[in-house]
Amino acid sequence: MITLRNVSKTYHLASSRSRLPFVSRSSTPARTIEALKNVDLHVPGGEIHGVIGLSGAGKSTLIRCVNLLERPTSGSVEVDGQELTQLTAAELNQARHRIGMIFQHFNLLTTRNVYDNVALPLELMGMKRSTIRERVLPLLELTGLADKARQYPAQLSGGQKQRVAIARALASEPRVLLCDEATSALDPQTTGSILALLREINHKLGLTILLITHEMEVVKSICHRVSLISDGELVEEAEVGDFFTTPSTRLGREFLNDFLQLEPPKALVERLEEAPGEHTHPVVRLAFSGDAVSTPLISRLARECEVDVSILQAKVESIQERTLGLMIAELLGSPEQTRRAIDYLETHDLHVEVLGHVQRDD
Ligand SMILES: Nc1ncnc2c1ncn2[C@@H]1O[C@H](COP(=O)(O)OP(=O)(O)OP(=O)(O)O)[C@@H](O)[C@H]1O
Repeated sequence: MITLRNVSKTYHLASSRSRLPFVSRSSTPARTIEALKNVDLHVPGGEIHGVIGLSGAGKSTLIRCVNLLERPTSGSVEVDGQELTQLTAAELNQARHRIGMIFQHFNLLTTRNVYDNVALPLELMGMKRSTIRERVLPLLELTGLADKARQYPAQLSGGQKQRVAIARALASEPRVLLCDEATSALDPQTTGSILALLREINHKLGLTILLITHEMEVVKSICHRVSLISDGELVEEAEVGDFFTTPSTRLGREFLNDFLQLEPPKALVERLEEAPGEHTHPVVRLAFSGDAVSTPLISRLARECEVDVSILQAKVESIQERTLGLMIAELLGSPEQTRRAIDYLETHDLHVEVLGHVQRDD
């Protein structure tokens, strides 16, 4: 449904000279910012795809390139089978009816009531009043705003305003909905209700959703797949359950650890050595899902490999339909025993990451 091929976006900042008297005539040199670098992304129809990254990573630029609010410097943008970069202005305008968008700060017209805000795109398309009514009323029902039709944005809560924005985005019956940090201005409970609405829309209307966020909670709650963006590049893409168990990049692991708050104790981190020594034992991070969560693996491990396991942190998380277990533990035993223990865990479908080695106290 959405395919970006080799998309790059470079901003050119002109040099600036100080105009103030007595200030030296030094100037800021012209600069270029590579906000996106050769981005390839494919989002199939019906998928909810999240793009997560730190501030300044390029998320907004990326999502704005999908409907050409930002025109890529190079590369191609295909939405619903149409290559957007090749369209005339009039054709692009038509194509944008199939791409709805919602924003962090809702962007409602304050002088129009709820009904008229939702009706606006249809008025701009030149539709008859009766057809507009037939479209708008079911959308107000769908978004839970049927009793708010005559109210103005100033009379609504943040969550209600975002519902109006969603209804307005759906008015032109788009195939794709772009969500630009749509829940970042909302409290956790309202965020939950807006995410539930997006999930419902995805399910009921088969709408493809591309969202950008800096919150793992959003990805966890509704995304099927996730891409991680760093410094303008997509560095990792995975199914959400896999991303939460076994992120493949350091940045992915940092996002996950921040979210789970699953770090070894600070005092231990200070003692961690990268390479094993003669009198060290490994500290491991274990991630497991499916049957492994309910299997008494740790006690079996202790029995079969003759190691002691000191659990430093542990957590069980539900990621949509999957249950994930995560643990940080020290494996206590001889080098041979701890090596066998790691092999044992890996053969039982646990993802094992050795975080480092600490000196044995004994
Ligand atoms: N119109 C612009 N002109 C110049 N530079 C820009 C412009 N828009 C974005 N940038 C730069 O491009 C880079 C990516 O910005 P972008 O807004 O896409 O990041 P982001 O991940 O959405 O950040 P945030 O989460 O803080 O909104 C940043 O270095 C930013 O300063």
